[in-house]
Amino acid sequence: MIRKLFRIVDPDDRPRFVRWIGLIAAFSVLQGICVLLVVPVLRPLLEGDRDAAVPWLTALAVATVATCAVFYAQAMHGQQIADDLLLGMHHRVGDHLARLPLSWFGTDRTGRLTQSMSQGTQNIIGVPAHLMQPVVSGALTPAVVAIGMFVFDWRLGAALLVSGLVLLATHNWAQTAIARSFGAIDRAAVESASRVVEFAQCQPVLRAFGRTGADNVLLDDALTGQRRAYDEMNRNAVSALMAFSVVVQAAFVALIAIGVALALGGSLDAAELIALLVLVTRFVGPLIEIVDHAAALRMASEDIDRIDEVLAVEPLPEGATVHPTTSGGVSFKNVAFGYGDRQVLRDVSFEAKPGTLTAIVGPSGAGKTTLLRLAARFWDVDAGVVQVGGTDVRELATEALMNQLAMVFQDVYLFDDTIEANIRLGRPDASLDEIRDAARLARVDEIVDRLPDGWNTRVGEGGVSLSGGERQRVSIARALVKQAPIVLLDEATAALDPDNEAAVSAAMRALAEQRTLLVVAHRLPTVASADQILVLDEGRIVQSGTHDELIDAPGRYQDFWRERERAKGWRLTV
Ligand SMILES: Nc1ncnc2c1ncn2[C@@H]1O[C@H](COP(=O)(O)OP(=O)(O)OP(=O)(O)O)[C@@H](O)[C@H]1O
Repeated sequence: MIRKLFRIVDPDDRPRFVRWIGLIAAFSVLQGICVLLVVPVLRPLLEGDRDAAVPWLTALAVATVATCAVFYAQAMHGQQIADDLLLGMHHRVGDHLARLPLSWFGTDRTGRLTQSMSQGTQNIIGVPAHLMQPVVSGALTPAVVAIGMFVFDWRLGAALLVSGLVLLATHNWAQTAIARSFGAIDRAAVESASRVVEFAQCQPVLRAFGRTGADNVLLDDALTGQRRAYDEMNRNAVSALMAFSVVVQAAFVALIAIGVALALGGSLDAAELIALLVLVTRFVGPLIEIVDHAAALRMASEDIDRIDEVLAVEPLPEGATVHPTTSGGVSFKNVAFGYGDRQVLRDVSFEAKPGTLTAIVGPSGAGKTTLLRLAARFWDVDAGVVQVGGTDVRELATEALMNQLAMVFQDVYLFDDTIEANIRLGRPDASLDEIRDAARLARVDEIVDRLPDGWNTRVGEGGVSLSGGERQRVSIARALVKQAPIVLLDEATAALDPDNEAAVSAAMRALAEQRTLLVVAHRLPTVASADQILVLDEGRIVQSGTHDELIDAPGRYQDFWRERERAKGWRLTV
């Protein structure tokens, strides 16, 4: 456990960690010495020789003061380590998550992560804060007492040593019995956390279909499973701990019996017998404390393993190129990509020249959104090359790549903050004028005029107080304010009302000025105005060209266009 904890402590904090362990060891030894000093103190006192007891009493007083001082120092160190550890773990895991491929995230992982970063981190910081000391002292202090006892009476020393070993063996057995349930508890806790996250995220869907909390079978099953796992552990724990308590009491009685037998036989004097009684009580107490804390220690140890697992996931390798060769172009060369074994893109090649609009169309599931994600290096391709600004995205440093790109995705997420703050996310150092300009171009100012507190209105978690079209306009304003040369845009599939439709068109026109746009297009005006249309089907580009070139040729594009026109009841002349 000490080794595991040492590994996750910030390297700068390690000298303090080593000092802290040293202080705990010193405290445990001093505590054992205080207990042992009772023998030489009592012996002269019981014989009526007060003067002979004075040096030993002084030694006991000094040892007691030193014990208290060391205890205080180790407690302060432990608390400081716990505080830094909490902050450090959140930072390290947060930084690491930001570099992981998105394929790593899923409901199961999100639930596990939620569990690890909330309850898990609390369990871990409990170790330096209050668990480590009683556990280390629980083993070390009795060992010091047993060894020290050899100095006074080897028979009692041997008896203490044997009892200590028997108790330790029983303790290990009890822990193994309890630990058997830990795997089940862990799995059940992760399942529950995942289901709670899913339940919260899917509220709109659940409510739309009238499935409120009372009849959520998956969540109910997960919670019931968790309760069963805890019941099972409690059953195991009660039997194991009872067995251990019986052995502790038996050892206690046996030690007293040995002492009394030796005293009755005349080979142990009264002082030693009384001292033995004190020692046995002080010997057994810390051992019982170990058991009290060992289960919590074990849980913390498994929580550290889980955080280690997250930190061990390989992040996408970071590129070294800080400046792309050129600015504003995107090209795919023979790109193949799949999610796991499932091939999604095959032999995709195209070039989007700087300042042009490329519309990507095709049936649902053709791989359109995936193509945009690869341009932003959410994943690395399986074969071929994706270039942004003339440089392979794998060679670009993340910051350099992100400086080239702005993204407007369908599932626009707005933070529960003001519209201004949400737009500012595009470029934190943007001036107020720049934000207002971007808002005007994306026609977000019209939304703001309607809101009760204008620019100061908070938009609710995820932007719930805005419509889909409005959220996309805020997101376009974000992209405008970022002033990146390339914009990746996944148009909302939901039909927009005429007002929003006109506003989004205006926002797109503003965006298209002097920028390279790669758009997964659903709206016919976007497709018709594109410099290049890529028709994607089952992961391949089956047609490409302008609207005029493609519309008269029989094929996927013509079908797509006619279908859309029929669906919208539109007739568009371009
Ligand atoms: N994170 C993911 N993990 C596994 N499979 C995925 C993931 N994202 C998408 N897919 C699968 O990859 C295929 C292509 O998905 P993609 O979202 O790129 O298609 P699309 O053409 O944009 O579809 P739509 O128009 O419906 O949004 C689909 O079959 C989809 O189920």
